[in-house]
Amino acid sequence: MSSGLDHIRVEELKKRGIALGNCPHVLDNAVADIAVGLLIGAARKFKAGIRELESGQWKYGVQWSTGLDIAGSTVGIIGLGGIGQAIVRRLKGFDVARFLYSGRSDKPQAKALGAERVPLEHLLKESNYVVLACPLTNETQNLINADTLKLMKKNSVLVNIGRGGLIDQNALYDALKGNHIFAAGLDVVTPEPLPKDHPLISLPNCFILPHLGSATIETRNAMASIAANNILLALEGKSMLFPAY
Ligand SMILES: O=C(O)C(=O)CO
Repeated sequence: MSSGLDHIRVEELKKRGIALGNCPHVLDNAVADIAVGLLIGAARKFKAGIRELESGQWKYGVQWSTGLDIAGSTVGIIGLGGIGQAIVRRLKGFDVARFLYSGRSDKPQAKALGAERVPLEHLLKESNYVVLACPLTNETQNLINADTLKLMKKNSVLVNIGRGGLIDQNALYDALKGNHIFAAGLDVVTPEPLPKDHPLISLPNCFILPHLGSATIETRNAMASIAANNILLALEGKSMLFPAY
């Protein structure tokens, strides 16, 4: 019951003739909702605010509460697949000025969405919000590292709904701690579950959720239905709804 395949040794299954199916696309909307939630939560300091509230420190008019606008911003999506596209559709309602994307190929849907394909470096330099919505592969492992974080704007926000392994978390910690970037919103981390004394959890500008991307009743039911059908079809010797290879 997952869309991502990074936790499975696909080549080994292929070699052994073991069928593999996954559940893509039905989770695009639910994951995109979480991406927007993280983007707002990180930009508007939800975590620092909740800490102030819970510790009885709530004061009016203090500078710590000042966040960032979304209207007028440039949003860069790394990976304009089904989830990336659903994120752009949602953020259009927030008056974003410009959408950029980077990825392996041109997406025919990009034109209608008003998203421009640019090289990764360009996207990182130009974006106020950088959203990771790509799978974890050998190519994308640690895509966000000390060097690529340096390219990001000082007041930028990084959101990750892909996989924890897309980010070098030590480098992210340094960038957040040194306020080189403004904040991060992460639904995925390494490892999962993240131990409660992990340094990223201590940072007020690192807003983390425990991998809630696909966790809605409707989406999980739809994923279960696809998984069950995949199994039944495979047992009958037919092609699965979503064969993974
Ligand atoms: O299905 C997956 O791959 C997910 O990460 C769901 O959140």
